[in-house]
Amino acid sequence: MTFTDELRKENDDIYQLIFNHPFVQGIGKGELPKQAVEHYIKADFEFLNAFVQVYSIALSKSTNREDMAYFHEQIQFTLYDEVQPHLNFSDYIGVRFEDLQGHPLPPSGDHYIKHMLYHANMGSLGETLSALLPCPWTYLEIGQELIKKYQPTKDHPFYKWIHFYAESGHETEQMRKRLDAFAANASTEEKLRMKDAFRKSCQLELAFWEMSYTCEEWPSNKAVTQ
Ligand SMILES: Cc1ncc(C[n+]2csc(CCO)c2C)c(N)n1
Repeated sequence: MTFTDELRKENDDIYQLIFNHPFVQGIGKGELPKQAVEHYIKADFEFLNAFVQVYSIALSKSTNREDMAYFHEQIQFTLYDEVQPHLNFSDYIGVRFEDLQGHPLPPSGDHYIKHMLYHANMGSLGETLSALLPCPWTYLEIGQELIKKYQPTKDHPFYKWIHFYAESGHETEQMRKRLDAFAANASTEEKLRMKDAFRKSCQLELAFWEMSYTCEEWPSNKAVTQ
């Protein structure tokens, strides 16, 4: 069993909680509260900006051209290709994508990006990839699970979103290959840090869906004073 096979197995409990989350199931059913979708897009736009910054830190730590080219390619994917699923969601709620940008991240999203930035700044490249891997991997499996369960046709409101991620296997494969190579040379202590970073990212993926579904906000006295 490879290191990333082990990670997947040890975190299956969280993967199942993600697949069964009402937001994720709502994507499959083609029915979601518009406010929740709006909350998600606003947060995810900012989340992807942070993701690009983390990739840039990883790129700056790369010591060979193959890794540099890989991180460069992933930055392009995140900046340009991942706009497609966001446009699918913004069409659904009838709001221009440009109007959903520049909003501060709610607590769970903020926690998630700071977790990734922590590992990128304080840890090895292997540790950084461990914190990043649940992003493409959980989304790939969400897409695949939703196709299996709902078999969406072209008239499904989230057909593009589901197919985009179900067909993003290349991103996960590439990242797994790199992480397995780093793990092969890592000490026991480093591997424990990698496992901790991976599990927390799985948990924060789940928290991100919950944050969107409940329209989570920072605590304030706004509701009392209005
Ligand atoms: C909260 C959240 N988690 C994961 C993704 C999916 N995702 C983020 S970056 C990336 C590309 C990896 O190279 C993928 C597939 C998302 N959009 N939002």
